[in-house]
Amino acid sequence: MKTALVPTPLTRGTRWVVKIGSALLTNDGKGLDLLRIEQWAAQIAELKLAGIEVVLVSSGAVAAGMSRLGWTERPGSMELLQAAAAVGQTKLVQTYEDLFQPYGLHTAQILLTHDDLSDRKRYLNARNTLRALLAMAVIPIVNENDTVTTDEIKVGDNDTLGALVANLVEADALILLTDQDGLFDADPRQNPHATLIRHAQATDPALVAVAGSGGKLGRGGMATKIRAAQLAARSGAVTVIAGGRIDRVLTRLRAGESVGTYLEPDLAPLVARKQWLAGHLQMKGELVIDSGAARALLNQGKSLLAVGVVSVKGSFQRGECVAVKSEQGLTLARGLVNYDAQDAAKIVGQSTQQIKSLLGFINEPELIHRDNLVVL
Ligand SMILES: Nc1ncnc2c1ncn2[C@@H]1O[C@H](COP(=O)(O)OP(=O)(O)O)[C@@H](O)[C@H]1O
Ligand SMILES: N[C@@H](CCC(=O)OP(=O)(O)O)C(=O)O
Repeated sequence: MKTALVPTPLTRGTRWVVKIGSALLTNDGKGLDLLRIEQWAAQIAELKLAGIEVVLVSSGAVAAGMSRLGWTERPGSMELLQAAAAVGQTKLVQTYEDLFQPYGLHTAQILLTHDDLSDRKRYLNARNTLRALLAMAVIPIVNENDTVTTDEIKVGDNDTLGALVANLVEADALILLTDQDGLFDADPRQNPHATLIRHAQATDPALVAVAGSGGKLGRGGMATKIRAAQLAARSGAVTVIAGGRIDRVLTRLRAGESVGTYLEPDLAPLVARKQWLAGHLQMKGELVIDSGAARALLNQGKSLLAVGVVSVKGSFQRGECVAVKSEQGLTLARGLVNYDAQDAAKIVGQSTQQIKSLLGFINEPELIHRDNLVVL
C-alpha cells in the first residue's frame, strides 16, 4: 500500500475512540475472531505506551451470542435479539479482559443507552466515569445496552454510538474499523472496480451518495459511518474508516501512514468546542466577576479563578454551563464550571490555595478552565 504522511491529529492526539464492527469481530459470523482481537489488543497496548488513551466501542454482542447459541440466521424478534446480545456480551467482555491481561491492562464494561447520552445528568455521570477509567489507564469497552433498548430509544448502530462517545470524552480521533479497507466510491461487495477514497471533509455531501448499506451482521454499513464522522466532527474529532484486518492498522495510523479513509472535521477541537459552548447550551447560573478578572479573561485569554468572582447566582452542578457577567450586568463569557453552585459560593473571592481548606477537597485550581470558556 502506498504510504504518505497524513495531518497531525492522529499523530499528535492523545485520546482515541476505536470502534470495531460485528462482521470484523466475528470473522463474518464465525464466532469471535480471537486471533484478530489479540492483534488489536496488542496494538492498543502499544498506543497506550505512546500516551494515547483509548476507548473501545465494540459491537459483536448479537453476533457472538448467535454463534454461542448456534444460530445461523439473525432472529427477527426483538426479544430474541436482546437475548442473543445478553449471551454474547458476557463472552465479548470476558474475551477482551483475557486478551488485554498479558499487557497488564484492565478493561471495564460500559453499556449505554440513548437516554444516558441525552439526559444531562446521566451524560455527565457517563463522562466522569469514562474519564476516571481513562485516568486509571483502564480500557473502557462500550456497547449499546441492547437488552433494555427498544427501537424507539436506541442509538441504533455503534458507528453513531462511537461518535457520541467521541463527543463525550472529547476524543481527537474516531477510528471505525470495518471489514473493507475504507470508504470506496461504490460498495466493493457490489462493484469490484470501486476505488478507495483516501481523504475528504467529513461534511462533504458527495460522500452520502457513495455510501451503501452494510453486510448481514453489521447494522449500518457506510451510511452510518459517514453520519458518525459528521457527528464526531462537531467536537473537532477526525474520523478514519479503515480495514481492521490491515496489518498493524492502528499503530500505522499513529505513525502517520495513510491507511483507509481520513475524514477531516471543518474545525479544530478547541474551536469546535467553543462554538458548541457559544451556541448550544442553556445557562444554569451566573458568576459575577470583578474588573481584574474581566481583563484577564477578555484580554489575556486566562482561565477564571475564584479570586476574581464576586458572587454566584443560580443552581448549577459541576460541569454545567454558566454565564460569566460583569458587575454592571454585561454577559462577558460562558463556560463549563468546575464546582457546583454551593461550593462555588464558598470559594468566591478566595485564592486557589484556599480552596482545599475551605471545601475539604479541590477539583481543579480554576473555576472555569480557559479551554471550557468562550468569550462573547
Ligand atoms: N461505499 C462503500 N465503501 C465501502 N463499503 C461499503 C460501501 N457501501 C456499502 N458498503 C458496505 O458496508 C459494509 C460495512 O458495514 P457494516 O456491515 O455495517 O460493518 P461494521 O460491522 O464494520 O459496521 C461493507 O462490508 C460493505 O459491503
Ligand atoms: N450493539 C450491537 C451492535 C450493533 C452495531 O452497530 O453493529 P455494527 O454495525 O457491526 O457496528 C451488538 O453488539 O451486537
